[in-house]
Amino acid sequence: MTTPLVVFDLDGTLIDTAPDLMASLNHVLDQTGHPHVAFEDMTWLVGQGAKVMIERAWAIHDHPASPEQLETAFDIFLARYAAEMPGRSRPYPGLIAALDRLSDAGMQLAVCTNKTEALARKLLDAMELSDRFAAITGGDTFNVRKPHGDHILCTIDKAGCRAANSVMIGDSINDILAAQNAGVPVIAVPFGYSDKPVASFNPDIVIEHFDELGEQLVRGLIAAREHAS
Ligand SMILES: O=C(O)COP(=O)(O)O
Ligand SMILES: [Mg+2]
Repeated sequence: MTTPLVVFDLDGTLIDTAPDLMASLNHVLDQTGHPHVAFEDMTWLVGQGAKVMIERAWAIHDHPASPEQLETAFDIFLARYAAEMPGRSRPYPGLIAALDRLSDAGMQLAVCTNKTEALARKLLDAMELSDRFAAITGGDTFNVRKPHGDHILCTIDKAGCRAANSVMIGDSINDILAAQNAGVPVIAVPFGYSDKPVASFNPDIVIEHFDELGEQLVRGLIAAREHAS
């Protein structure tokens, strides 16, 4: 049997990045003459990458931006966010033990994020996690990104695995839709950044804590999908 693969989303799933994202976003808002956002807003600002996050933050106060203004703001964001990394960002409780369990069970791991690939790699390097993943892909790695199913399918391919043996895990509607579009089972976590309860997006299962993530759960989801098809 081909090696099972678990594909992780990054922001709000592997790592709690919202405080740092918000600090860099508010720096951009200062520089561009816009009011700050509050921490509660991050649940719907994060998920589609930094550019969309900036656009959404501007839209709160009805300030549409030109593509040029957005590019400038994005550059300010990237410089600040990268310079401060890893800041206060931390892996979620139980993550490292869960990654160990899955690897010890012979499973492969990958990251599929809408963050830029360079930022994702820098953050995972700073957390000393990069070496655990057979593939790390960002919102700019391919010409599609989540919720497009091909972002996940291309990540699986890059990791040298097969979709029929893969499971996605994420915190937002983009992850769940992308997995559904890719035909891959999806585990949702409720501790990330979603403005609606993740269960309302119909994931295959919701886990409250990484203690629940292990070989049995992953193999069970893959077997159930195989049985259904
Ligand atoms: O940073 C974002 O907006 C999205 O990142 P994620 O896909 O890792 O959640
Ligand atoms: Mg996320």
